[in-house]
Amino acid sequence: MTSEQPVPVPITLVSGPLGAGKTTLVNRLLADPGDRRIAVVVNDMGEINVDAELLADQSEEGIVDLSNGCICCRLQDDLVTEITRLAEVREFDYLVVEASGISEPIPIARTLTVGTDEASLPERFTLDTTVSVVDAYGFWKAFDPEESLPDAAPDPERPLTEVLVDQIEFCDVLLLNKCDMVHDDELDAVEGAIRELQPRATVHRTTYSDVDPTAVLETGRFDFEAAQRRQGWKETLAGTENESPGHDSHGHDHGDGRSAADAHGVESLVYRSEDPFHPVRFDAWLDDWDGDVVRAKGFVWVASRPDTVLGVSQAGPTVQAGPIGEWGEDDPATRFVVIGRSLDGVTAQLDDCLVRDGDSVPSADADPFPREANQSP
Ligand SMILES: Nc1nc2c(ncn2[C@@H]2O[C@H](COP(=O)(O)OP(=O)(O)OP(=O)(O)O)[C@@H](O)[C@H]2O)c(=O)[nH]1
Repeated sequence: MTSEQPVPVPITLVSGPLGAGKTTLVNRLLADPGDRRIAVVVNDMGEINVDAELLADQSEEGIVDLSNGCICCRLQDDLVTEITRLAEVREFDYLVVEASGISEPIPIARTLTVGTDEASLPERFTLDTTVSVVDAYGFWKAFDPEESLPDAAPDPERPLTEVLVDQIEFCDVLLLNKCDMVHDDELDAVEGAIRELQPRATVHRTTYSDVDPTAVLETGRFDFEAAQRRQGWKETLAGTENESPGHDSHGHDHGDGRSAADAHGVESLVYRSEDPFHPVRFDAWLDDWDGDVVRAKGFVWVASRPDTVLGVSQAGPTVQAGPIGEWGEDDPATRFVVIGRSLDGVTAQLDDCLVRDGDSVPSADADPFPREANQSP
């Protein structure tokens, strides 16, 4: 008698820089899964996983939220543990893993194929496709168009450039997203540069990550052997093997034991307040992003809308803010994650936006919200 082997559950790993459109893609996959039952692991480096909350509306039970660290380094074991646990409590036949924007994809792919020192994924999982979502509009902010690629040296002033290069180089499918924000001739230039870095991947030009699910699910394109040959992959392996016994690491570091965030000079803060913002002052602050804020997102309480949750999302030069629901039984409270460099002044700036005694507050009809994507060069 032959016992039937269970069909391995394929995994799609979604990487890409902060705010490129990864969650937008995952939401699309959840909304249009075909006959698949999709589960999702979503990783955010902030203490609050806003992405998980935004996804939760669509498919609460199959979402696993890994926050406050990144799954390429500190949370590697947690990634394995959570996927294993998810498989025990829920039936699904496809797994999508959304990495945080500063995660390097190679160590995650390694975890998803060979596991960590501490744990390995059950054999019933197989890494099927690695996808990178790249922001076409923000691309030249990381690369100097005057430099020839791929020899352009990483610019120390742009610490995420190296991660972006990894994300571009290490993928089977690349979504060149936010095409609505870039002229066609510029898109050709961006795609040309990407091709220099990544000749192998299939590139799709997308707006709001709108791609046929079959382009990113069950492509069977992840090639373990090819991935192993890659320099970055080897470095990751070597880093693990050279660790001394008892070294308290998760198998990967960023060259000197620092976390991904430290290595790239990125920090995150969570701004919380149980007092509302003055809508006009907060709106003015949104107009005046400090260049060092790479990404900000969260749930905001403005005094002009006592019952309304204002969703705010900034990625590079794009800022969106509008009602996304009601506070309901929850006490209104702002929870706002800011990611960037030199964030020392941000908390004080946001404190300045809170309503003060004697302020006159406009009604919801007269406040600046919703504000649609606001782009400034
Ligand atoms: N104009 C425009 N905006 C987009 C597009 N795709 C996504 N966005 C917006 O960009 C912002 C960031 O999108 P997300 O999908 O949250 O990006 P992300 O990569 O998951 O972000 P992180 O998890 O912070 O790294 C949101 O406000 C999206 O609505 C696009 O093609 N065009």
